[in-house]
Amino acid sequence: MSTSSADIPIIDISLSNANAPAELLSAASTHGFVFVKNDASTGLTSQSIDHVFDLSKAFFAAPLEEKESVSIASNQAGANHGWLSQGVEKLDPATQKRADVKEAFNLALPLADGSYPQAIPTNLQPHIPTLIAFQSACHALCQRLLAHFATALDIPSDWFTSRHDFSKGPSGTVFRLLYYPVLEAYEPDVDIRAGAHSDFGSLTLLFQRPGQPGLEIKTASGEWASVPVDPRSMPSASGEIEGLPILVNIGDLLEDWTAGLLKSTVHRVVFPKEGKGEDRYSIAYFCHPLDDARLEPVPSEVVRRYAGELGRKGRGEGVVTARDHLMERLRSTYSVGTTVDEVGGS
Ligand SMILES: O=C(O)CCC(=O)C(=O)O
Ligand SMILES: [Fe+2]
Repeated sequence: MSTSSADIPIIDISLSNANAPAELLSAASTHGFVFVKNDASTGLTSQSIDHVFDLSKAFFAAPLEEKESVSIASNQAGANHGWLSQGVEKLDPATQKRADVKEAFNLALPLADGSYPQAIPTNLQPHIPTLIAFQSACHALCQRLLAHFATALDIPSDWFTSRHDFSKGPSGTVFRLLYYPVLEAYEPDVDIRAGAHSDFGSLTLLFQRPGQPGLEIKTASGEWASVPVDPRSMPSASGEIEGLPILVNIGDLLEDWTAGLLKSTVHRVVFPKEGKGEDRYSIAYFCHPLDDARLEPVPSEVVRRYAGELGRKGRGEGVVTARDHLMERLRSTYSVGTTVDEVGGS
């Protein structure tokens, strides 16, 4: 059976589109995924994206000892940072027989002095400023999106952004490089690049490469639909300066915060249906609130009305802060053969 293509809209979030908040809310409350037009204002140019992909490729190609020297287990317990070797993560443990076929490198938020609170591999060290600039641009884009969501929910425009202001304290936000190697032989119904899961945080930005598909989302009808790498039917007139649209999805925390109005959609990464395909590289920015942000319901009439109609409350009763929520998710979902506090992902 062939997989249909998900119909995810591309939204212009620039000032010239006064409907951006409403369009984002509509896409987030139906698909949970949206493409954002990547114009010059994001600072995420094609060149800067290509550069980070090149760094990622070089890191994963490095000798095992180099990657082991920055392994997630070598970091402070409880910190979700460092290299995860193949076999460590299984995103859908209830269904999967084997671990995800991938490697990942999780970077923390940088410190104010321009360093990282974790070991950085030798081949990435000269590129720390590049990585930090990329992370900051990702965060600035998340903040713009969060301000738009606040506007659409009719709450003060800084309601979410003030709770994601990293100058105020620590956050579980993770910047992740992902590498899914080609497998010469695999069992299509057993091996999977990333098992079905939803992301934990508020928003995720995802960067994919042309020619390296595989991401699928579970639609409202329960079918899997593939997510295109480039959703544009026609190259844009300003194609040279405009990069691929950036894929954004809602995480569980934002779903909870909005009593389910914004959807955290289940997704997975599959091997090519035919042929062995290519290695797949992707880059994800998992944006989380400040650790001590309280997950009380957002004071929005739009959310209250929605919750009232559905008679639903936020998930995760008893969860008080963003950090509690993250720790609970890391504990229950992740870990294959490593202690819980050392392993984590989305
Ligand atoms: O690599 C991808 O395309 C998606 C990865 C993902 O969903 C995740 O790591 O949470
Ligand atoms: Fe994910």
